[in-house]
Amino acid sequence: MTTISIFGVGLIGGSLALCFKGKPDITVIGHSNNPTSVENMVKRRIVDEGTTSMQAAAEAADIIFLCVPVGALETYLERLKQFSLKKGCLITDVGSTKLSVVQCAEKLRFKDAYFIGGHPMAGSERSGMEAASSHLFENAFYVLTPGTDTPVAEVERLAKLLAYTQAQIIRVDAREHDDIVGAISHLPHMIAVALVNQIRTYNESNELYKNLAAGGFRDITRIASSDPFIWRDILINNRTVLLKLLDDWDQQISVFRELLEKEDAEGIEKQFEVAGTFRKQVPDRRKGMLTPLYDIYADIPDHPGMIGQIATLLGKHRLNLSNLQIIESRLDVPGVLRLSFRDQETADRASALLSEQFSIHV
Ligand SMILES: NC(=O)c1ccc[n+]([C@@H]2O[C@H](COP(=O)([O-])OP(=O)(O)OC[C@H]3O[C@@H](n4cnc5c(N)ncnc54)[C@H](O)[C@@H]3O)[C@@H](O)[C@H]2O)c1
Ligand SMILES: O=C(O)C(=O)C[C@]1(C(=O)O)C=C[C@@H](O)C=C1
Repeated sequence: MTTISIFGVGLIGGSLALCFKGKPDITVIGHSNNPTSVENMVKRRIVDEGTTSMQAAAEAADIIFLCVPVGALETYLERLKQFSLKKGCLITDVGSTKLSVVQCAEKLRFKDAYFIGGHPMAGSERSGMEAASSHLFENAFYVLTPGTDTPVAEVERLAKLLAYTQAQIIRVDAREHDDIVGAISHLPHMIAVALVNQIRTYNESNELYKNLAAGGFRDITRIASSDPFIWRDILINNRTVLLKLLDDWDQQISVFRELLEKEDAEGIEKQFEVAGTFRKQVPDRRKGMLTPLYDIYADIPDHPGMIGQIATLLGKHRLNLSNLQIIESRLDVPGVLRLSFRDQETADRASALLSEQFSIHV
């Protein structure tokens, strides 16, 4: 029997618990200092057992997941060091930054226990155990940052357990992780928040800003709704990297400023072209799909019954639709429909059929 103890049963801790719970020979224990949270995690069947005793959860565990905010990770490691952990206990975390926690674990020198840094590259702007889902990590990368002296067998033991998340495990150096994740996750969160706050101040004198905000604004700002406490810790922890990234950001924005000042139409086109080409190469790792999907985008007139007609037509031609999403739909403006198929051939046939039958631009 493997006992997994999870400290911090929120969005990420709760999602991991749901991935492991009910699997053969696994018991999941959830810890919180708050008795009501312990009651809730058991009542919601996120964990098998819950406790407010950090020592009880730690000493019962074969594997420990620290799923608390980045700013609390070092304190949790220091407390674990004071307990009599099981021999061979594996400790890992899910923090969005890796260097500081890895260095802290190295300094603590656990006896008969191993620490391997971890970071699932999946999440949400929501937080708390209510937002947890067993599908959260499907298809995502799950970064592990073992130290040079971590036994390979321990990394494999953790990777084997993480197979239940259906994520793809990747090993990355902790410093490199913080550089890269700073750029692709932490910087975008700061930009989203700054942008929303800029518009918020305009909106104070004219509510039309908020009311006219549509797909573009929503797409780039979803993550501005992320948890303030979680993000305060991440940004402060990775501040050295982020300050350098902000210098580069200033430079990118000043390129636009210059293009506008010079009315350089070609230069602006070029910016969109190169960005679009790179953006297309970024893999779409939507959760809940185990094989890649092939998408087509259709401009559809926004009138009742159109989606039904499209689905019926595809069905009649035995073109199996795997997913369907309305990207934007407003009165008098064409909606964009994303249709996803299991293979390129089906996507191409659907595309040809829709253009032919409905004169839809695909
Ligand atoms: N949210 C994401 O998208 C995401 C993705 C990957 C990794 N992470 C990382 O996962 C960890 C948990 O984030 P989350 O999104 O699950 O947050 P969350 O707020 O949903 O969960 C955090 C949990 O930690 C508990 N906690 C324990 N000690 C705490 C303390 N000292 N201060 C505050 N809360 C404490 C909270 O009660 C809560 O249950 C963070 O380290 C975060 O960087 C988050
Ligand atoms: O999808 C989101 O809402 C996220 O914020 C997920 C996201 C990200 O920036 O991609 C956020 C923090 C994590 O540490 C990893 C993933």
